Amino acid sequence: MTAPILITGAAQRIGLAMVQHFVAEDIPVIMTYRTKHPVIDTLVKQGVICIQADFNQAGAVDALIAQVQQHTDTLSAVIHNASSWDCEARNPDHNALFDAMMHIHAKVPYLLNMGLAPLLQNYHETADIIHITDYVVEKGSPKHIAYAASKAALDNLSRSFAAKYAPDIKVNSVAPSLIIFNQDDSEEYKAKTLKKSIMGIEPGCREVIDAIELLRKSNYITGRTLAVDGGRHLK
Ligand SMILES: NC(=O)C1=CN([C@@H]2O[C@H](COP(=O)(O)OP(=O)(O)OC[C@H]3O[C@@H](n4cnc5c(N)ncnc54)[C@H](OP(=O)(O)O)[C@@H]3O)[C@@H](O)[C@H]2O)C=CC1
Ligand SMILES: Nc1nc2c(c(=O)[nH]1)N=C([C@H](O)[C@@H](O)CO)CN2
Repeated sequence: MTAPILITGAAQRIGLAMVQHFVAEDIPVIMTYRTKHPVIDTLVKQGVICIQADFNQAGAVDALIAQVQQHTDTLSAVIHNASSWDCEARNPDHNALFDAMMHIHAKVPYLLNMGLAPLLQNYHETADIIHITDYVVEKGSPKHIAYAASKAALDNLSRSFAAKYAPDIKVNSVAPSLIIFNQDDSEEYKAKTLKKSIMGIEPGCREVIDAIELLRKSNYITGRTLAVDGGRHLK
């Protein structure tokens, strides 16, 4: 049996697009979801292993590792996609915000990488860990300070784990800027955001999927970041 790919936070948007891509490629998928979106029932019928995991709950990481081990003795990739794009304006308790951002974006990937490494090392080829970070890792963000810092921590994990797990596992980041808007984004926000890159488009999920596939197909790239940001750094 082909080794599955584990994707966290994949019940909507980019993570769901990743799942649907791998299903279309007949690659087995194990995905985690926090909220049981209606699409979960469809994914189960398609043979996707859907595991409920709210990483804010104590013991959730250990429970996920145990459940993954029940389903498979090997993984070809782990994609850390689960994320909370939260900001200081919405969270006056900055202490709690900082802890929450670091937890979901850095501590959870760190613990999963440590716990799932044996399954990845059991893969018959070089396995992959892919961290979905953010363009703001290189620039910072005055409106999402804790979020950006936590994604920078996740970015740093790529280099540490790449050195720790080579040559059995490649570890890389994909750093997007705008990929897809949120449903409640205003036209004013959309217009302002599109101007931030020199490509000036809302590219869609395929851009992230293509970056992931480039990394999966490589036998050599590790400890690096693929920027998927429309030339935002040139503005
Ligand atoms: N969308 C974009 O344009 C950009 C996205 N990115 C990054 O790409 C990745 C995917 O982005 P996008 O699809 O917009 O992500 P979303 O904002 O849609 O979040 C993805 C999922 O993460 C889950 N999640 C959040 N917190 C937790 C938690 N504590 N435990 C378990 N699951 C949790 C959410 O679950 P629930 O459904 O229950 O809320 C959600 O389904 C993210 O890492 C994001 O930071 C980076 C730059 C731009
Ligand atoms: N978890 C999320 N992270 C991010 C999102 C999102 O919707 N969910 N969106 C962005 C923005 O698109 C930003 O890149 C451009 O304004 C960043 N991170």
